[in-house]
Amino acid sequence: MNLLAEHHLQGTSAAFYIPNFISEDEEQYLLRKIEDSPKQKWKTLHNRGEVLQKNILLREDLPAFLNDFPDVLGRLRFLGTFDQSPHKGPNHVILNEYHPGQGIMPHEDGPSYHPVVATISLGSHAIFHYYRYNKDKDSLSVGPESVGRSIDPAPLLSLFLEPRSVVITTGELYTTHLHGIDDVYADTFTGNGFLLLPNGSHSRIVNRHMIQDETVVGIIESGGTVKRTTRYSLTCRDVEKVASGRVAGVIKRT
Ligand SMILES: O=C(O)CCC(=O)C(=O)O
Ligand SMILES: [Fe+2]
Repeated sequence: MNLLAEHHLQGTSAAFYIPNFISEDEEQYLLRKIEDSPKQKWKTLHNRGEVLQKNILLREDLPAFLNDFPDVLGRLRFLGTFDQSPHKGPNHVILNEYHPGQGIMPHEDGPSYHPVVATISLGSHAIFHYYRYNKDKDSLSVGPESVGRSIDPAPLLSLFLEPRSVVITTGELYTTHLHGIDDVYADTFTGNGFLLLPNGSHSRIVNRHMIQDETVVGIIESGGTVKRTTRYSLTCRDVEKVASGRVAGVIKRT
């Protein structure tokens, strides 16, 4: 992971943030390809009774636009991100769509993936939170990891994901923590890197010194609001066993 060293997020065991992983031209191209993707492959997910996001599992025959131009998957392999993974590179990509006001509740990605995930943002920023479980007696109980365990509502880490960036999560942030995105229309900052959370508390943006967009840096440091627009994310993983079946089935969330 040497190439990743300069992108390491301080204070984390194993998270990396790379701004401008995708160029602006490449982003425009990918957004066009995504908008052209067959609508019947999209699955709408419901959470808390509301529609939170739509997603599609791009499995097996990964679309050429992820290998040809721009060679997103090759770039991830080159970073060394997936050197320890069974196929030495991602073989599984989920495309998520978030309109303003949509997010994804704190969750774990689970053990069916090698514990490395690379998430590319296109079109809009988002704030990505990592959470931990409360250390209560339940955490000592045997049984499926997340059953009955309460989550500490204060994010352990909060990252500002710029459009065209990639965030890479490995290690215990992957295996024992959760991640999520608040379902808000805009993100409000109160200065000195602090984000105002929906519950009124604050969380500091850990990657604020790595952010490239000067306007955003100004808002994060001095206070203000950044509106969300439609965001697409490409979540790239190595699945140890790819399920057989038809190309590009839809993912089922647990
Ligand atoms: O869209 C994102 O940035 C996160 C998606 C995610 O966590 C997932 O699909 O498991
Ligand atoms: Fe996830």
